[in-house]
Amino acid sequence: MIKITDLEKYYRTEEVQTVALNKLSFEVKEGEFVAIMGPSGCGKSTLLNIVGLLDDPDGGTFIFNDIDVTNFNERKRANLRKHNIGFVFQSFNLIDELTVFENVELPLIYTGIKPAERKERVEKVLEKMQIMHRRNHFPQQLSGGQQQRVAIARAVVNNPKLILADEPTGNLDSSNGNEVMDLLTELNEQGTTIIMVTHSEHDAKYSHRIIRMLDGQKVTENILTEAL
Ligand SMILES: Nc1ncnc2c1ncn2[C@@H]1O[C@H](COP(=O)(O)OP(=O)(O)OP(=O)(O)O)[C@@H](O)[C@H]1O
Repeated sequence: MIKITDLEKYYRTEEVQTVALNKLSFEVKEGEFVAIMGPSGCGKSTLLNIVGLLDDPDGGTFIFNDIDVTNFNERKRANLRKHNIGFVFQSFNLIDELTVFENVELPLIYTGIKPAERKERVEKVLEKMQIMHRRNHFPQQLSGGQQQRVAIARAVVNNPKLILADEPTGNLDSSNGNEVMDLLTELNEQGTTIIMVTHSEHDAKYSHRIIRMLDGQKVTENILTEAL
C-alpha cells in the first residue's frame, strides 16, 4: 500500500537547515498495523504528515496504492486524502463548536454524501464506538476517552483504507488508552491498515511491526506478529 524510498525532508530557516528525514525507506502492506517509535525530533511527525498527504517531501519517492504521489499538487493530494486516509491525533482535534454528531459528519460533507446517507453512516459509526448516547453533546462535555472515541469515529466514517494515528493515547489514562488501542486493533482486524506513531512500548505491542527511527532514518525493525 505504501512504498517510500530514500525520502528526504528539510526545514530551512535563515541561519540553519534541519534534516528531518534523511533518505528514509520502508514499505507497509495492506492490512498491516505498524508502530513508529523514536526519540523526540527524529522525524516521526514529519513522516506521518507526508504519508498523510499533508506535506510533500524534498527528495525520494512515495508510492501510495501503486500510484506515484511524490509530485502531486495540493488539490490532487487533498482528493486522495479525503477518500483514503483517516487521522487520529493525540489532542483529538475535534471542533468545539460542533456536536459529536456534527464532528463525525464533517468528512462526509467534504466527500459530497447526501444528508440521509450521512445520518445513517454517522449513527452506525457512533453505535460502533459506543458514543451514540452523547451524539448531541459538545466535545468539552465529554471525557478524554470519549473525545478520542469520537475522533476515531470521525476518522473511520468514510471507510478509509489507511488510518494514521499520532500518539493516540498520549492524553489518556491507561484504561481509556487500552480501550482506544482495542478499537484500533478491531479496525485493523476488519481490514484497515494502521500506522501509529507512539512513545509507548505498551501501545506498540498492539502492532505487527515496530519501525524505530533516529535522526530521520530507520534504525531497526521488529516483527511482532504477521498481519492477517
Ligand atoms: N516547521 C518546522 N520548521 C523547522 N523545523 C522543523 C519543523 N517541523 C519539524 N522541524 C524539525 O524537524 C525535526 C523532526 O521533527 P518531527 O516533529 O518530525 O519529530 P518527531 O519525531 O515527531 O518529534 P516528537 O516526538 O517530539 O513529536 C526536528 O529537528 C524538528 O525540530
